[in-house]
Amino acid sequence: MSSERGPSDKGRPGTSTSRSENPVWRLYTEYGVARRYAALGAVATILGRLFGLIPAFIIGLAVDAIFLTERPYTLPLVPQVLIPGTGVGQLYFSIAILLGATAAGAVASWVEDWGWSVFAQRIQRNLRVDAYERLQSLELAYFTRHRTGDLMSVLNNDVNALETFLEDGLSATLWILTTIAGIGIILVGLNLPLTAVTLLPIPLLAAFTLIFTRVIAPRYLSIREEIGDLNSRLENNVSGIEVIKSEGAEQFETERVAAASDEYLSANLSAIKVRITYFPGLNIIAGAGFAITFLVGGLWVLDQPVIGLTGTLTPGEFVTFVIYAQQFLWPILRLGDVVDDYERAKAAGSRVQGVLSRDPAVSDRPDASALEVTNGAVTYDDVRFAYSRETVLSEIDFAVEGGTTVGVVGPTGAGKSTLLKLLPRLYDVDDGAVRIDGQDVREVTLQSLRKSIGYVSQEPFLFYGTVAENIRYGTFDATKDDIEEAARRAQAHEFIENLPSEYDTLVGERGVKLSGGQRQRLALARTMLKDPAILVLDEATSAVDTETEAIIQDRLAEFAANRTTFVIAHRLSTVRTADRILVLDDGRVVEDGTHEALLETDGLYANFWRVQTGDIASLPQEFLERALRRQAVVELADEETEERSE
Ligand SMILES: Nc1ncnc2c1ncn2[C@@H]1O[C@H](COP(=O)(O)OP(=O)(O)OP(=O)(O)O)[C@@H](O)[C@H]1O
Repeated sequence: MSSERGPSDKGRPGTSTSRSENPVWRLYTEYGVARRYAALGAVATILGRLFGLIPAFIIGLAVDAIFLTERPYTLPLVPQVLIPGTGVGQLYFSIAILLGATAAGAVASWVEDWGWSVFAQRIQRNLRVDAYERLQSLELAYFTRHRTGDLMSVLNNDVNALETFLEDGLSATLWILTTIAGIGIILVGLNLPLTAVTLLPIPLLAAFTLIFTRVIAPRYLSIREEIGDLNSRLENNVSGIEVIKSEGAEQFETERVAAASDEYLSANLSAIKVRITYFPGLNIIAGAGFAITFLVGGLWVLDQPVIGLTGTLTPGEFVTFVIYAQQFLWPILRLGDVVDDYERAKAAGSRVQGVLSRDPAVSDRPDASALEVTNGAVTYDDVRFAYSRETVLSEIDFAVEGGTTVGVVGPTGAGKSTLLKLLPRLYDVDDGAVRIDGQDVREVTLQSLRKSIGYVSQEPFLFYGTVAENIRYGTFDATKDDIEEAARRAQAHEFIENLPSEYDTLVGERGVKLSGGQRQRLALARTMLKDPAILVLDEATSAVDTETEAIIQDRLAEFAANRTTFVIAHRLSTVRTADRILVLDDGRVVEDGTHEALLETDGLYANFWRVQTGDIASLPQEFLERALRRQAVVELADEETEERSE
């Protein structure tokens, strides 16, 4: 877990992957499920290219055989009886072959596009689902370290960039290779010495391309990262629009979005500068190479061969050669595009691979068995925990009998929520162990553990959907009656009945149409429906008014009667009747007992009680001073966390 926590990765997903492995190739080999479509596309690409080679050959032959009568009209693999004997007949015959080759090329092109597109689209679909699945299996700490927008950018932009390369890049690569091999063989067959001249610029082109990839690779990676940053900023602002408006921070935020857009712009411009230099450079080298071939061949046809060249070169052969030579250089130029697309895909692939190759820090052990809850006894055995460097919990050592209701109180930042997040393994302890009925939570399956624990947080999240769907979330087979019953127990039925479509009312993204107290009651209903053996209520009723809380308390007492229940609360009236109250201070349990016993102890709890009953005058001075000091420490810790996530 410790390696997960370093602030060095700047909270960017995927940056931890080794850059040396080829992420595009790895993804291709791991996602070859649609390979038969790729094979279809590949065959069509090769055939299409071969059909495309026919016209130049026929044109050269026609020039020599029909117009200049320099050589006979013969075609490889075609019996001579099929070839007309007259010049005009041979002309029609040539045109028929040209049209046939064009039609066959068009069919091949259709099949090629279909094959490669289906292949790439399927990979894209599978890759996105897998990346999402892996992402959601990662521990909570990963999500607090990475910004939502950045993760969205991996799942969307980066996966799409890979799809683009797989759709166009792979077919183009094959097209290029087929063209180079096909034309290369023909050129050698036509005229070996002139082929050698045509090949002269190749090493130069290769060297130039190599330099290009070296220079552009880091630039493309930085573009992907800047997209992530920009997405994070936009996502953050749309989510926080209420605060932006209420603080009148529109101008400030516009400037921040402009700054993030500037970063993205300059990353793009930096890559564009390299790219736009590369393509003309390639053109110049290829163009110069072609000019040399044309010059050497032309002189040869004019019977002035360059030193070392012997034999004759007919005009028709020269025409065929020149057309092929030019076709030979096109794919090399197109190689530039492919290399460019590939470099982008590699940058995107390393980020997607970064997510896919990350092992969840909190996961099932190979020998994990299902949790068996008999009593619901919970034990914390000398537990220590830290989110990063600072220890948040230490020497936590207590045992709770099954069926007990335990209040957890303490000043803000004392570690109350953290303490109970260790129970369903939202985080794992650094030392010690948390046990349920004697079973270490790390040794049971996460599925069974989390099924047994109902966790209601202070700020429950509602999914976009109906009220009923939100209550049913996690207990997907619940009936309408079950849902209603749970809502009644959570004191939510009455307000739901007053909603426009009752249980079918859509609650907006994050349930914005509902008040905080209403959302809390829906979350309570969700947990009651789940009917877990152990219940954790983390300030679960803090947003409801005291009158409603009293009614919920009453229902909760009934619900909690036979199950182990932890109740975190600042409002001490919420935990007053608990069987036992743990008082946390600075990550340690400092007091432990019933409400009455703790009042008698006259310690921290008793002082909290004085504050809440308005008996402030009798508070010791030392308590007030400590509260001030604690507040400063919490604020400092919050600032540090913010700085780290920046
Ligand atoms: N995800 C996190 N990453 C890093 N630090 C965290 C994280 N969550 C909490 N902390 C820090 O851990 C400490 C304990 O936080 P915790 O939320 O457990 O306290 P709490 O007692 O529940 O506070 P409150 O009563 O204000 O809810 C605080 O210093 C807090 O800043």
